[in-house]
Amino acid sequence: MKSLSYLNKYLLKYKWRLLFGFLFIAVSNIFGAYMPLIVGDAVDEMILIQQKADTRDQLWGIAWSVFGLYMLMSLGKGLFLFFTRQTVIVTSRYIEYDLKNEIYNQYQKLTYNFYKKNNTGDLMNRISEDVSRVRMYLGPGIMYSVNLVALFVIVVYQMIAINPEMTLYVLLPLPIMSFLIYRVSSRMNRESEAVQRQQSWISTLVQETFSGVRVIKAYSREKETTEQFNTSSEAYKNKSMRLTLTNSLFMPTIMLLIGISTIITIYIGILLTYEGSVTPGNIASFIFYVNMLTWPFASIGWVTSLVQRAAASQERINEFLNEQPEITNSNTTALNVEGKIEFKNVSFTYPYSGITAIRNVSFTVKPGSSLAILGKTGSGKSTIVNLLTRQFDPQSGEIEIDGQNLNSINLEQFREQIGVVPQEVFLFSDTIGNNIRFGMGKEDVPQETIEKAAKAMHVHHNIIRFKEGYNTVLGERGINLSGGQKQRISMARAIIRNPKILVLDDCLSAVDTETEEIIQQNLKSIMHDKTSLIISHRISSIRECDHIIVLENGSVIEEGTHESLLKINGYYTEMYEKQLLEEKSTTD
Ligand SMILES: Nc1ncnc2c1ncn2[C@@H]1O[C@H](COP(=O)(O)OP(=O)(O)OP(=O)(O)O)[C@@H](O)[C@H]1O
Repeated sequence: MKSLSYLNKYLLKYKWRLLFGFLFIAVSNIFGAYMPLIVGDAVDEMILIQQKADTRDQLWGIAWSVFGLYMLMSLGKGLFLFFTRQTVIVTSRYIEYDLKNEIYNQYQKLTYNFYKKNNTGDLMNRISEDVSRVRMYLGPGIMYSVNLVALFVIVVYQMIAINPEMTLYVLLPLPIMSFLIYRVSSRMNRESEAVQRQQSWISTLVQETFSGVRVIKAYSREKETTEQFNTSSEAYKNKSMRLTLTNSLFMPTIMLLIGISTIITIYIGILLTYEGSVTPGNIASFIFYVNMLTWPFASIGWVTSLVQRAAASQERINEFLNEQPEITNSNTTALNVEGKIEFKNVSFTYPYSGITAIRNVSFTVKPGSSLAILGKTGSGKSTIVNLLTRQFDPQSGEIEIDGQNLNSINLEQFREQIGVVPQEVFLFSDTIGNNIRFGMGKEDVPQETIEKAAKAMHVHHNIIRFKEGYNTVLGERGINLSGGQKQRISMARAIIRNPKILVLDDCLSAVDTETEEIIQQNLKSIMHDKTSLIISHRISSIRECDHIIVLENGSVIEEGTHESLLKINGYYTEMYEKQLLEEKSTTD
């Protein structure tokens, strides 16, 4: 329950709206509490009149006055019930909106490690399902609890005024009813969670089947996949059946308990009428009052299990909200990147795998020059990019940008001035134009600028071949691009921002050598006064770089220019010769 105290700041934010809501609850209950009195008084008056001779007109008179008064009270109660929902329930919706935004902002602040630790389903659940459960506490939970208190005070006050003894007997079964409803609703919640879990499992299964449909078909595994789906579906059906059975018990339990309370009221009422301490009209009023109290009492059980669920959900939400981002932007002073990069004895071990990806790596890239990183797969090349973009901080050594430690400069502005093309291309399910425009952030980018970037990356001629050109939608239900086209669009996204430092992480691997050459020529003129860091397996892509480092198992084993490295006659030369041979055999 302690976890829910996190929401107090929001309750305080909307305190006036809530206080008005509570006032409206009280007023609507005052109107409601008069209704049984009107009926009770009318019953007593009718009995009195019936004992006289000419009663017809008088009975009609009472009927009309009951009708008028009852309507008035109903309207008053209804109107204030409307105001209650417009304040309390609306507040819960406002808080739901605020909380979702807070969680989403926190997600944006958290670093790569956090995303590695938690799966996407979990992240989605906490911002959607968990927030919805918390809202049930903030809306219906609070509303029904306040309503119960207000109704109890007002109604019990009226009942005691009529007959304290009868009040005591009539109220006795209500706590038992709350307990029974609590048990039924707890069971309902447990079962509905099991159904939801099974549903998410089916969704994951189906989604994977759709994404991997080509692999499934290629390996002829349709039968197994269908069987797996059928088993999960069967489990879902059984869980749903159990939930339906419990759901069916909910209303009959309430009806039975209301019935029992009404019978007790009539029985006790008749006994007390013999004694002369209550009138038939009082019994009628009590029957109304008992019916008015039963649902709010039943709701105690329902609200209790609802609050328990909300507390568990809020605890999960708090776990993420309390997570401290490992990388923070400590400096907000303006930054103008010149482009000098320096790694000084940098070592880094990935926190979860414990793999030491780079060891004592040192290099310097002067502003406006280019550095290439070459090495076998898993040698630590992408790790250098991860460290340069501050996805992680190294455990030892220093990374400097223009002579300042990377940890101490304005990270946001630094990232704004570099262009990174990651190894794994990611394009959004949006138009091609918007995917390239993404590199410029919120700015309004003219179409010519987008086309210029696409032309430089030699992909414009591919784009205009699509019917919708730059407005072609990619991804789900959109067009799929070839690997090379995706890479070039992703590069256009990086160069459109005119970066001071350009980082290309093996992003031309799916492009043929002829196209690669054209792109390189274009890059040369775009980046002539800027710094570039190029990672590649192909020596043809990097031979013209000002400096080349060769990595093996995270350490620099060779470095120099293309010519000086060939003179060493080591790993670089070996790779070069191998690639020359491969090239020759494909051209022969
Ligand atoms: N996020 C991560 N968490 C844990 N270990 C990682 C992570 N990323 C990489 N590694 C490990 O660090 C080592 C270096 O990986 P890195 O991606 O830097 O290599 P690379 O030289 O870029 O390889 P490739 O050429 O195949 O892209 C590898 O052993 C890899 O398994």
